[in-house]
Amino acid sequence: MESPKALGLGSSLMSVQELAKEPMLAIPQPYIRSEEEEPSIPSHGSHSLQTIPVIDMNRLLFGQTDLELENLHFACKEWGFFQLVNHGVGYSVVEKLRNEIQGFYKLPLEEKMRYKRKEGDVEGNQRGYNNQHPKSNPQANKGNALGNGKELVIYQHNARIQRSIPTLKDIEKRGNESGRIEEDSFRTVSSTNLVSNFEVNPENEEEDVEVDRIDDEVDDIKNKKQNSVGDMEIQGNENLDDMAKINEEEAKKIETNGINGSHQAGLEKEPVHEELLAGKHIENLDSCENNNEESSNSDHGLDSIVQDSQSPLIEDSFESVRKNIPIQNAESNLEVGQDQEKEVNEANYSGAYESNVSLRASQLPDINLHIELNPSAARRITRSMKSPPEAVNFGKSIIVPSVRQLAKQPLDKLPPRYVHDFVSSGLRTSDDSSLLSVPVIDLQSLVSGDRMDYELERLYCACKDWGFFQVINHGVSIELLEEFKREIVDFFKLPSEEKKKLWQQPDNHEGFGQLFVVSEEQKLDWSDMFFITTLPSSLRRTQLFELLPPNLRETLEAYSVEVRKLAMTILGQMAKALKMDSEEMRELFSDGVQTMRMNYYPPCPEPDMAIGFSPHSDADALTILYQLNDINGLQIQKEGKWVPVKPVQNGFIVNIGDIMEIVSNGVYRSIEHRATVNSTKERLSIATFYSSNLDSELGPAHSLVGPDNPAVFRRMPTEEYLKEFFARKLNEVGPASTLSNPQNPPLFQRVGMEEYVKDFFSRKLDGKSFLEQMKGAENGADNTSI
Ligand SMILES: O=C(O)CCC(=O)C(=O)O
Ligand SMILES: [Fe+2]
Repeated sequence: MESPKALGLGSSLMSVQELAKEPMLAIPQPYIRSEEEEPSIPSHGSHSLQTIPVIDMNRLLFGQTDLELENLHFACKEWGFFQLVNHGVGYSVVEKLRNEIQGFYKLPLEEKMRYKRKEGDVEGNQRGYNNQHPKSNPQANKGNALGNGKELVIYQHNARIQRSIPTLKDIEKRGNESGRIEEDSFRTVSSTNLVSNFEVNPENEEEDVEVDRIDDEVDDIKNKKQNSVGDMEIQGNENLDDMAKINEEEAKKIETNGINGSHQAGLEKEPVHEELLAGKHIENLDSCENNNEESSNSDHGLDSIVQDSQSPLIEDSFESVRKNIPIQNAESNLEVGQDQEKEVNEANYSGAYESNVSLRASQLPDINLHIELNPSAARRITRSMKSPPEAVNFGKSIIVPSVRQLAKQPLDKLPPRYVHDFVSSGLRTSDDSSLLSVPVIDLQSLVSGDRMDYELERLYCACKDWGFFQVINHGVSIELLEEFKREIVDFFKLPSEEKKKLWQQPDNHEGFGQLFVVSEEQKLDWSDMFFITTLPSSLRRTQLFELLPPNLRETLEAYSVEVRKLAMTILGQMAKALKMDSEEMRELFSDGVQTMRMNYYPPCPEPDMAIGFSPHSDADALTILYQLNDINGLQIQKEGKWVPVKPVQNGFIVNIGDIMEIVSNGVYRSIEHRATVNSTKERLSIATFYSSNLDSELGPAHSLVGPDNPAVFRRMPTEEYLKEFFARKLNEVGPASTLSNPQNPPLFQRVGMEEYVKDFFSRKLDGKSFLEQMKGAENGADNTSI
């Protein structure tokens, strides 16, 4: 094989493009990475159902702002990556740029050599990236060796990016209006850098001066204790260094089709070689903000930039965004670079949301948008997302044998531990209950179209009168559901040896087994289940996750994300129906705890004497149940009867849990339900439980109580409450007298979320007894009267 030198490239600069043209049996040594260099991020194989969240800028700005903001928050926190659609960056601009760059790479070698970096200019085997800090390479990033035509393209591209900056500022504004995001939370950092192998003119003294000036500015800003950009000063040197580090890292890692674009606020229209430089960021941020202020007549502070724009190409798509017209090209953008490898650049999201979030528009593979949070916003958000460093142990359950294994044996009679006393437990099924059926809510009609009000009213009634409904047109992909179904069916079929590894541990109830088993004498349910905490990811028991079959783990994660999204949408609609402040609802659930319980009910020799799942109400706010096969089993309490729920195809069964009954101040009902078993058929279901944030205060929504509301509920700081909580025996009902308000007794106490969940799991399942205990019973109303 010819050496790079033989290819006429010199030792300091190897054209991989040329190298790859040569026949070779092995990769040349310099390109082989040592084991230590290998990324530590585990790969889950080629098959993946997980998709990076997609944020719709159009929705964010004009449509379902709250919902999309929520998605944005989630994407930043849980993924550190997301894709942006309807972003307003014109497809034609990017397409043209892409063509130009591709053309540039196709130039004959001799012509490319004109742009070759001179030996010694760059240390090591850097391949001509321009992102180096000028301190380490003052010669870099100066000038532009491209012809005029190319300059024009870059210029347009750059201007295009500038124009999306106020749009991002607008996101911040919207977030700020709703109290979600602090002003100046986002700093958009933009620059368009060619990362091609072209050289600049080192003789150009003026350019040197410019670089030095920028360099001095950085030093200046670093030294300043007070600077003009408010929160930025808190970040100080650390931030500037970080930014430089991140950009350097990025330059090394991201090798796209020739462009590495980052995004900086207010970037002046300098062509091509804008340095990714912290000082410049700050300077330009100011100018962007000024621009926004000046254009007070503009909807989004865009006009000044629009006027500056000299490119008609820019106008089309952006106007679409401004006028809330979907961009025609947005879909076709999806095709561009879709199969480009996404490189998870840890530098970009180390401390994601704490310091730096990278938004990669994968549809536009050449553009990275970097959004930075200012430090105070980052701290606030980090605080609000603060979760314990380790998974919280919500509880334990006495370990019991597998019912599936038991059911495999030839059994004429039910083993005594599974025989329930139906008379005293009230488990007997009522005769005629099939005339009633659970309402079906069409989510699509609920969120758009002209039936929204009607559907909202139906939702309200379903939550209030039934506490249960089924949801169709929910937006969760049927393929995902099918895949998940297959994997869960296989999961319960795993050999016992494999299952043992995933069985509950004496100190924790996650895994295979049963929940709520608190004594050896207690009757058991005729079912196996697998219980797992899925969100927030900081609460996961990683050792359990790692033991899951890889395909299942991936699908589970994808499903978890989808169901969370669905839960947030439903919660938002519930808030609307309740006339509750939707922001309060969002605050309460933004970082909600999600757990899943996969239920397996084997055929039972004496189904009338057993129960698959004892009557209970769910402790969470919202349960989303996916029934895997068409066997009836779920029954709910309605008007003194057990009403069977027949699942609609591809729908979810949703029910109100105790938390939502509390939050809604008793308006929405957490209904007792149970699962019966079948003599010949197995039944499977997956319940996903969504609860409020672990560090939230649990109690009736503030926005639902007030002077005009006769049933006023008092407020209680968690800490104060917890003192009272621990000062009494668990089974005692009601808050201490000092905490009750004789005029307006609260129905429910406020309690720390973590304690609530732990307490829930520490007892035997017994209908709604736990919710009863949450009532402020001192002067409290009877739950049945709600
Ligand atoms: O399997 C079912 O239908 C009911 C499951 C259930 O109620 C639960 O997991 O909380
Ligand atoms: Fe349940």
